[in-house]
Amino acid sequence: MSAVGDRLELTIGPVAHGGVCVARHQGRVVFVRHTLPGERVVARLIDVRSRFARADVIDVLDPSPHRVAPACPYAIPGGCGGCDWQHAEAAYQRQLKSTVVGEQLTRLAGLQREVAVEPTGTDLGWRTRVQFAVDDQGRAGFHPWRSHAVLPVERCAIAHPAVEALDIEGRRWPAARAVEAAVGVATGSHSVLVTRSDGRRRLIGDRRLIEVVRGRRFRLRPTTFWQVHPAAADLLIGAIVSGVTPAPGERVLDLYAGAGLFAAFLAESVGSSGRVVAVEGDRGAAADASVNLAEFDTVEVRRADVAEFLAAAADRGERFDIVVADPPRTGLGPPNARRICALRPRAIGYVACDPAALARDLAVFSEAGYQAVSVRAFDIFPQTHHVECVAILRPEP
Ligand SMILES: C[S@@+](CC[C@H](N)C(=O)[O-])C[C@H]1O[C@@H](n2cnc3c(N)ncnc32)[C@H](O)[C@@H]1O
Repeated sequence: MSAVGDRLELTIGPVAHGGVCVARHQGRVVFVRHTLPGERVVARLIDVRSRFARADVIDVLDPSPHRVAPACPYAIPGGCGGCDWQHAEAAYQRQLKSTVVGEQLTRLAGLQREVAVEPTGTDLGWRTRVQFAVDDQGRAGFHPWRSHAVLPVERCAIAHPAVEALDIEGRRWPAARAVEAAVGVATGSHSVLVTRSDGRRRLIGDRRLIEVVRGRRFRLRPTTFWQVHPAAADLLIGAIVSGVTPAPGERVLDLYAGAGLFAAFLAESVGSSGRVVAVEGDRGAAADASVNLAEFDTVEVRRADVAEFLAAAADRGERFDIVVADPPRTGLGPPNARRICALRPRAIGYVACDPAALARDLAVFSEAGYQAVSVRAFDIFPQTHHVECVAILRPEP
């Protein structure tokens, strides 16, 4: 095989997980960025391994009918690494993600499902949290694909207008290595967290962001997790509540609860005779959840590691009617998935930001007697390869 920097003429095959498509060269797989299935391109090798290589397109010889001009001048080969699919029509991006979700479910969970990726209606200007890197001249920017370099930018096409109004890109950030901007769009609250090269942090703006979902206010620290697309919280709550159908009097476990987003709406559904236990590991997020859920005397917020909480709950022989889990990208992992089944819930709602991790966990759930009765997917990270899935599981009869 050729070496890094070499140019190859490639015929592009199917999409793969991670914002790339698959091609073959001299019998080896090449993952190619900035292309689309069916295209013929010239690509430059940027990484050569023993079993595969990576390449970025430098010339499109035969374009896909779904190719469009990117909205952002930095979403080009060698440019910003943030957006993977700006060169594709938005509806086609969702088809690509749908293919990836279906392929992961088949390969890793043995499930044959067609999962349409549902749109949010806002494909640009959506990101309410943006993490900028800072270069040695104090300019804010982003990392190119698979690089630690910093590409300074003047604007970001997927950042929410309220983030752009903070003008992070127009200012200089001397002695900083990262700048994180966050906005609460319904209230105008905003914060800018500057991390200096020596690791110290400085907060500019509001100490608490205020988010509003379905008329309910959530207060959170700038460091607490929150869904980054303004439409995401409402869509995910709808998918979870309609999927697990919480009823008055039921006991619900909300794992990886963050600032208490799902717990609040689950608590509303189970009413004054029900109970919700919200488990969150981050100290600040757990404190935010306690404030956000204070009106419910049926909710208990536990600051704990999920694995430790589940092990202790299994030892105590605890039961929950419903378990909701929204883990980080790595997913639940087999021990946590098995322990959730040991609680013998009648329904599990699993929110996943990586379809591969979801599929691996669904295989474990299946072995333990829980099957996915539905899998939905939402395009809450448009222009990127990321996609959010919600799986609803029930025990085998
Ligand atoms: C994807 S976020 C979900 C938050 C919340 N469900 C929401 O939608 O706003 C995952 C959350 O899990 C927490 N977390 C990560 N690992 C954890 C662990 N091992 N135990 C408990 N919480 C954890 C993080 O702090 C984060 O708040």
